[in-house]
Amino acid sequence: MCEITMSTTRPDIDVHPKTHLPSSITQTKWNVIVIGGGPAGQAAAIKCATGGLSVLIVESELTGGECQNWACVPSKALLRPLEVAADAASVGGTREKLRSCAEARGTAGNVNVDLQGLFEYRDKCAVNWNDGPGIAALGGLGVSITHGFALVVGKGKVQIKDWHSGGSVLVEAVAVVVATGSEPFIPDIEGLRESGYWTPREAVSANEVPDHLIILGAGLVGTEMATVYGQLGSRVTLITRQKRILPKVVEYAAELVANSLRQTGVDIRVETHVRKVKRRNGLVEAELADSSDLTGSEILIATGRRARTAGMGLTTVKGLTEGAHIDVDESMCAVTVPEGWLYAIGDTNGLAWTTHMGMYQAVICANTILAKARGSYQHQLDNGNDLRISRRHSATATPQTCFTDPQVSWVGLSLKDTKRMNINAREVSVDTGGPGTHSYLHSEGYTGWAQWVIETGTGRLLGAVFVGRGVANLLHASSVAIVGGLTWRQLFHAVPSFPTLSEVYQLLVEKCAAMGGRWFRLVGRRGLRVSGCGRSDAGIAGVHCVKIEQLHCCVGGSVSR
Ligand SMILES: Cc1cc2nc3c(=O)[nH]c(=O)nc-3n(C[C@H](O)[C@H](O)[C@H](O)COP(=O)(O)OP(=O)(O)OC[C@H]3O[C@@H](n4cnc5c(N)ncnc54)[C@H](O)[C@@H]3O)c2cc1C
Ligand SMILES: NC(=O)c1ccc[n+]([C@@H]2O[C@H](COP(=O)([O-])OP(=O)(O)OC[C@H]3O[C@@H](n4cnc5c(N)ncnc54)[C@H](O)[C@@H]3O)[C@@H](O)[C@H]2O)c1
Repeated sequence: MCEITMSTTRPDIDVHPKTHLPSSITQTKWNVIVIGGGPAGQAAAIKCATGGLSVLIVESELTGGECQNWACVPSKALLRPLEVAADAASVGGTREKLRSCAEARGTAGNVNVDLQGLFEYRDKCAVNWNDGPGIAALGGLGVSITHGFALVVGKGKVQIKDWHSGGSVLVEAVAVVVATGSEPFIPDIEGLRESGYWTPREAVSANEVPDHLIILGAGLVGTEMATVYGQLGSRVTLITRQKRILPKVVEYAAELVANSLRQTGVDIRVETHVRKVKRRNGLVEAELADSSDLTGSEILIATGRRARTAGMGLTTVKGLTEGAHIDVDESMCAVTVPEGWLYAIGDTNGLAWTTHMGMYQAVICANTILAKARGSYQHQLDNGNDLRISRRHSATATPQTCFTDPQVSWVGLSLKDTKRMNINAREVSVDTGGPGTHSYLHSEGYTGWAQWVIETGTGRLLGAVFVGRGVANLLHASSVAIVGGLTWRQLFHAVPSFPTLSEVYQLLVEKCAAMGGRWFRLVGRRGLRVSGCGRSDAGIAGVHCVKIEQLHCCVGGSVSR
């Protein structure tokens, strides 16, 4: 059975509700069984059910999955009020008001939120860990659900174990979708298990702020939680084996986040790890690889995740391995399982590890199941014109946001990716907090940076990174441009409204124009050479000197390598 590492800090949360138990299932044969009721599982189930198929979700814990109960939703419910407070503290009027409130309360430091109010808001966003309303909504869409632990016991056969009675029920379906998500990867550290530790579950659901929180791992979980607890007044020590925090994002973006974390007092230790842990008098004593010692109130393990497939009988299916992710094809069908009846979506297939990509895969999976049920799958594949049954068209446009302060949002390819893929590309970067920008109207002292990766020759946008407060909502325009195959010249005509953070797009287009001469031999219409687009005219003097007429020439001009 899968190991449940549940919080001792929230004994009030019941992870195994006593509703919708397997014994209440009246039907044994289904069109589709979805194992896991997280965002990916639910999206697939809803699409199949609204398409006319009978669908059963088997959910081992709380419907809504990790995302709704222990990850995205509660973590963002903690981060968003902190972001609002930080914005309020950096514009006139609200800044003074916050300061006088803090003085009246007698509280010092950066903490501009009411702790109890914050935790209550987080609990409300997590629906107080009550999945009843979610189950009712699924029922309204024609999806049946049962609470139990699913084991795959043969082709189309699923055994559901009841956590409470220990009994089990066998159900069958034409298609089985594994959407069991992921669980934290816990490194083998001497004394860790005996000492006890926080996983992301405890970090996002805690009702207390530890005096000193040690965080092991500086990826997305580690940096987001360092942001939360650092801003709530904990002393935070953030430890990573790597040379820098956030190794998945470009170096300069990670540096901006690291600088900001340090400003809130976070102690970042790089190129080290914890060798030994002991709990004494309630405190955590950690010995680091460089032989230094730390004493903290809690230790959060944020060292990555792995597919949650252990203990669910996968070895009974030829081609699958327990505890490993399930490899899938472009339609989300398990590649090693013959006869195309088993699918894997979301974190379970190891492709993307985000909610939005899991839900996107879910729709592709459901479209495939529906097309097979209607007998149109082969026709759609052969025609190649129904792209909804394949993920290949988005493979190079995966977006993600790390909700630190500043936020980092990225989509598509980095320059490193393009080198690996033998694509000729260049980076274009702009400072979005400097003079000539209007980000001061968003907040005083705004710090921000943006980068595009552009294909040399065609000028097509391949990748984008935005750093700064509020950039999460800027990203999608770049995703649209990448998926649509747009060039920076075409984006010249996408005029951002004034004064908004979207003006960063204009800065990027201007910078592309300024750098154009270095990348391309620009030839105007009817073979006339376009002047004034090269670095000599604009680049050295700064991007803002590029004249609009020259930009028009660039946009209208054709390019030869
Ligand atoms: C702290 C944190 C913050 C995050 N923030 C974000 C964010 O802001 N944005 C974002 O896009 N992503 C975020 N993620 C990632 C996101 O949570 C996952 O990518 C997402 O939850 C995956 O969805 P899923 O449906 O594949 O799996 P899950 O949400 O994990 O759901 C899987 C479900 O399957 C159930 N299950 C497992 N095994 C069985 C079984 N044998 N039988 C029956 N049921 C079973 C589980 O109980 C669970 O309910 C975050 C992750 C963490 C840890
Ligand atoms: N906003 C979001 O979209 C969001 C937020 C949180 C998590 N997530 C998802 O959840 C997944 C898991 O996040 P995560 O932060 O746990 O994993 P991660 O892979 O992003 O980062 C883990 C980090 O821990 C480091 N590490 C590993 N072992 C270590 C050790 N023994 N000592 C010190 N450092 C060690 C790794 O080098 C890595 O940098 C991510 O892939 C992400 O997609 C998404």
